Amino acid sequence: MPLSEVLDDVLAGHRLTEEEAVRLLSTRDRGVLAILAAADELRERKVGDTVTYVRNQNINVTNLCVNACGFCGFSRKPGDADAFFYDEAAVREKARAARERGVTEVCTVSGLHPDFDAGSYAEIYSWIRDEAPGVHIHASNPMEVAYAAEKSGISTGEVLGMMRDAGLATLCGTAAEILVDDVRRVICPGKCDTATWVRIIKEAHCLGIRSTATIMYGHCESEGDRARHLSILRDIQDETGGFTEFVPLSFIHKNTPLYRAGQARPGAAGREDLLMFAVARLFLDNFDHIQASWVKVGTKMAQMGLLSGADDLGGTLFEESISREAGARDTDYLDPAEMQRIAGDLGRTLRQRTTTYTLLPG
Ligand SMILES: C[S@@+](CC[C@H](N)C(=O)[O-])C[C@H]1O[C@@H](n2cnc3c(N)ncnc32)[C@H](O)[C@@H]1O
Ligand SMILES: Nc1c(NC[C@H](O)[C@H](O)[C@H](O)CO)[nH]c(=O)[nH]c1=O
Ligand SMILES: N[C@@H](Cc1ccc(O)cc1)C(=O)O
Ligand code: SF4
Repeated sequence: MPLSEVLDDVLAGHRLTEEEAVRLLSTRDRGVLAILAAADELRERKVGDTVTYVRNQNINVTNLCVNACGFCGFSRKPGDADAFFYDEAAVREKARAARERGVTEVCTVSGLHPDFDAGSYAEIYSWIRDEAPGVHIHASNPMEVAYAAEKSGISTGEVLGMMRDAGLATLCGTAAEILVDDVRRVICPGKCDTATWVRIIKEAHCLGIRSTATIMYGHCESEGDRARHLSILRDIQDETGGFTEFVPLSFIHKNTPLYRAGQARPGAAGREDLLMFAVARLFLDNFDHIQASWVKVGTKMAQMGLLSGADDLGGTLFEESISREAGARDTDYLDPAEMQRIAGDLGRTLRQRTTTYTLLPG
């Protein structure tokens, strides 16, 4: 079938198959531009011309980690000179700073600290809730939940309940990476497998804890792996409706063991970044929001993402460090005035949102 027919079909409401997604993701000629245009049209029909962002701050409590994922430039081992761990006073101080900055969301994920258990995560959330009451705590992910459950000898459902009681409002959809076990064995052999990730995300959604959905791409996965991953996310969303948005995380390669060992490509090409936004918009027909994360692709590509199916720029990200440690530049904080320039240049309107996409006045 010619590409134009596939795109006409999808615009007419036909659900793309996984094979069709592979074909779209593999396009290299000017067909790419037709795919981006179709995704842009669908974005306009579905969510209009508003571009959103969230005012948020990260509190990454420690980079000490029992794992050593090949794609990660952030984690450290005990004794490393630049290992860090924020104690209660430091976490409280950062939460106060977040409040003073007027954020609506604190995002906290960390290394899997050797001494953490379920209670450690609950304590951290309660400190943040104390110091920044009313600020939405967007934290952890299925890997941290699995780790906490294992360390405390309790079920992942119980961990989620404890986290929620301590202040967790939504779960991060990270640790998804690529939801194909053959790829996970190469890039993150110590992480939970695909089935466990899916089980914990569904558990969270069933408890009323919504989450983001992510993919980390541009290392050693194939187009088929990316399409499989999108298909798993679409199936979960059909079942639970619990995903708030899809956030493609383009692999930052420079300071990572995987790249240095020659086992990963030097990140995605620009074509692949834009096709990821576009194919996500076309394939994930049950998601409203697709995020162009400026910290992963840079502000110029993020703007092009907004012309390729994306409708959200992500967070202001005070105190970003995970991408910086992997080798990205200018990762700490993007001023909404700059986001306004990016959106305004496309004739679109920038609006501040909450974590769950309620638009705020102004
Ligand atoms: C650094 S981890 C922290 C939480 C927890 N330790 C874990 O691994 O789930 C958070 C997420 O950041 C993303 N990430 C880490 N390193 C990255 C890199 N070099 N490029 C792009 N994304 C990365 C991955 O998707 C990862 O799941
Ligand atoms: N915290 C990081 C994020 N978060 C994604 C958004 O900023 C936001 O938390 C989400 O949309 C929920 O509202 N993305 C990154 O690329 N890097 C981070 O450190
Ligand atoms: N805030 C992200 C989590 C995240 C954390 C660190 C990153 O480098 C990227 C993403 C989410 O909503 O799921
Ligand atoms: S990605 Fe998470 S689990 Fe893996 S090494 Fe980095 S901090 Fe640890």
